Amino acid sequence: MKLIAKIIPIKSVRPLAIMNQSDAEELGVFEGDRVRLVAGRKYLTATVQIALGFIEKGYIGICLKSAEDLGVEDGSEVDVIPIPKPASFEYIRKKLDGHKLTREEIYEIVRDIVNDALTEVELTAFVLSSYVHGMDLDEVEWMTRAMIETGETIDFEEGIVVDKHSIGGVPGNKISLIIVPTVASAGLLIPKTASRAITSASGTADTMEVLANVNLSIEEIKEITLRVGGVIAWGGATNIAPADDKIIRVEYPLAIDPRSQLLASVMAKKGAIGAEHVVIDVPVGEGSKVPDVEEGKKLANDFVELGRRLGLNVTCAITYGGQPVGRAVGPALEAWEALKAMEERKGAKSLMEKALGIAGIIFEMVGKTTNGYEYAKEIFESGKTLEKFKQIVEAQGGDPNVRSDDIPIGDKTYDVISPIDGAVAKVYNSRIVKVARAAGAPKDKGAGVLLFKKGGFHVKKGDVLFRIYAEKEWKLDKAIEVALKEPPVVVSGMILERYPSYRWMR
Ligand SMILES: O=P(O)(O)OC[C@H]1O[C@H](OP(=O)(O)O)[C@H](O)[C@@H]1O
Ligand SMILES: Nc1ccnc(=O)[nH]1
Repeated sequence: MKLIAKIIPIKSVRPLAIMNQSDAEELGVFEGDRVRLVAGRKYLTATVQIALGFIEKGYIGICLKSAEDLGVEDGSEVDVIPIPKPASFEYIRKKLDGHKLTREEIYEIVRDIVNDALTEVELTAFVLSSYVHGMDLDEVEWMTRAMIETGETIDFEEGIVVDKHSIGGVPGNKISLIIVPTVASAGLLIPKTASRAITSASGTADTMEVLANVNLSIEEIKEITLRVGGVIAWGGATNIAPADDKIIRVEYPLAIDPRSQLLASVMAKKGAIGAEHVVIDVPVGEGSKVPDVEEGKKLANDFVELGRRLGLNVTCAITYGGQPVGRAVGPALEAWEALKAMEERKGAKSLMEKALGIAGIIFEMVGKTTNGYEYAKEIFESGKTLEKFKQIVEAQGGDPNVRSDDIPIGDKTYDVISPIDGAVAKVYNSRIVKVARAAGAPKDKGAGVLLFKKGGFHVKKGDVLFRIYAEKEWKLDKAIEVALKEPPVVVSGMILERYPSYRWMR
């Protein structure tokens, strides 16, 4: 059916075909069905939406991006052809029923993800099917290879290429901002790609974006890495493993990260940039992605085995993830904490120990030293980490002279204080994230939470436990409501509870 294009100024991740009810009926398609839009030799797959009123019979509404992709303008003719569900739909159903997929089936699914041939519902079903049924290591390997092969890759002809990645799940994990320059200043190449927040209040890409541009092309990643030693780029802006960001987009609103997708997501990015030695940070503990060290070892084993199959030398650092790393949670606050530590050459113990410990593992893997932690600490304390970080920020289009105290933080704040004398019995990861997200993170860069007291700290009645930052008053109010309903930091005295709770009367 030939229809006249009407360009609609809306943003949609997936192409839409907005049709008049009677045209849709004539074509035999319903809301959510697929159609192929053809203009000359160009075509794309779009999802049908039925317009009530504003698209007249004979017209078809398409988004600006689709118009560009098809090379059409307002008033151009577009051929609309109904198409059946792709074969990968059946494979998703197979996984939903709990069966193992074949290599070809997984490749087909990944190709369709990359080509936007799956609807939002189908892609979500795929993510949920792996969440519920999991995948074995063969399937994960095929998934990873398919993700690498459907995108672009980098080949560094010279130098030792290393990388680090965290599986995420622990708030305040700004360690990459310290690890990358520390490693790069020792002469290694570290072209780090990061994702944005998946389950947290700030992913490394969100944090780095406070200080520099993270939307780098694959050519820029290569050029900057060869010139200054490292980058911190957002994987989603490149064509590196393009299926990854499309999958993350459906994981984010659900705040889930199925283990098989996590393995493939991380390892596809590492494989595509040609890393030889990789450290994977696996935070474990209550409220993180992995509950305990035992489970952490199982996941670590999968990472190492997957690395072996793909030709990457992988070491996992199973790290303490029971409470936030450092004190700051949220993009600008985390960038501030990392930069401040580099400026002062010291920082929160958890942050320093973790960042330098992981940099140290990389140094030991490549045979630079047998005491990696000390080697990393020397670099950090000599000021070379900061110097290199500034070079990286400048190379990524940021201001190399930015000082931590210049970073804009949300000016709407609220202090949560301790109601009693006692000690911090618990800091809940998930509750901290909920508060920071309610305050606007990661979208509002200046929103987040700054902890003043962490687990085990002694506190006096009236001490500030944490401060909430927001850019907008209404988001601050929402965050306060969340924080009061489910307190992220719990202080207790020596008597935890009284049971039975009645009191004896004389
Ligand atoms: O905590 P959540 O949001 O689930 O995980 C996502 C974060 O974990 C990884 O960390 P890194 O890039 O290795 O520092 C990702 O790239 C991203 O920054
Ligand atoms: N699923 C993921 C977890 C952490 N980092 C990623 O890049 N992807």
